[in-house]
Amino acid sequence: MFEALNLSCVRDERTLFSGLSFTVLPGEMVQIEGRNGAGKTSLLRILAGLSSPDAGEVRWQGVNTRRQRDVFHQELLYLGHQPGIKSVLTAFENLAFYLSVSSPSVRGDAASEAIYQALENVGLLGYEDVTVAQMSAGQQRRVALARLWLSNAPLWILDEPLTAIDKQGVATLIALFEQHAEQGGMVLLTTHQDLQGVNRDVRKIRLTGAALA
Ligand SMILES: Nc1ncnc2c1ncn2[C@@H]1O[C@H](COP(=O)(O)OP(=O)(O)OP(=O)(O)O)[C@@H](O)[C@H]1O
Repeated sequence: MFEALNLSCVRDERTLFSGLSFTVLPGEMVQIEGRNGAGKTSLLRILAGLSSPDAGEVRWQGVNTRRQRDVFHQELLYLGHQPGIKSVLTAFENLAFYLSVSSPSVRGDAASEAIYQALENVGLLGYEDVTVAQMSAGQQRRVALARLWLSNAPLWILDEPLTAIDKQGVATLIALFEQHAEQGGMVLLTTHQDLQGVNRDVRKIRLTGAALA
């Protein structure tokens, strides 16, 4: 179980949200909504432990995430606005690095196979040896997204994962989110797009620029 308890966030003397509480259970998909500047990215960064709230706390399995950073980060996959991949490495090397940290027991041929499959899923087969610096913005985003297929983290926090992704790619990703939730995972995401074709309930939490909506 993932919990936000009484979270407040103030930026430039403006309260983005206060008293924000919610719980995410295994199998749930939650969409954070709000206009540009409402505080969605700020909220996701707080939830992922990348910044601190002005009040309140975030709990993973009942324990404040600040008190169990290593455990929490092992259970979390966070994808932010920036691809969060190393531009001097190739697509393959980036994913191999991610896999070695997230699933150290997957090695050798099994690891290579999983990485090629992930690259295929994001339409980047044939680009495995291209350094990320040489890729387009959309391709870089796809390398970052390929980590979703390699992840065994139950909690996914995804900031605008569908941005710069074409229609077919969006459908593939939505199917993956659903599959993750179906298998007991949790997906918390922001997107300005409609989550079309989703066959399960998506709970919406709206940031209105004031208190909890
Ligand atoms: N580190 C920071 N220092 C000061 N102000 C910040 C900081 N981070 C965000 N802000 C401000 O907080 C507000 C909310 O930003 P945030 O990126 O969380 O919004 P958002 O809902 O994700 O917007 P968008 O839909 O445009 O991505 C903005 O006015 C932004 O300028």
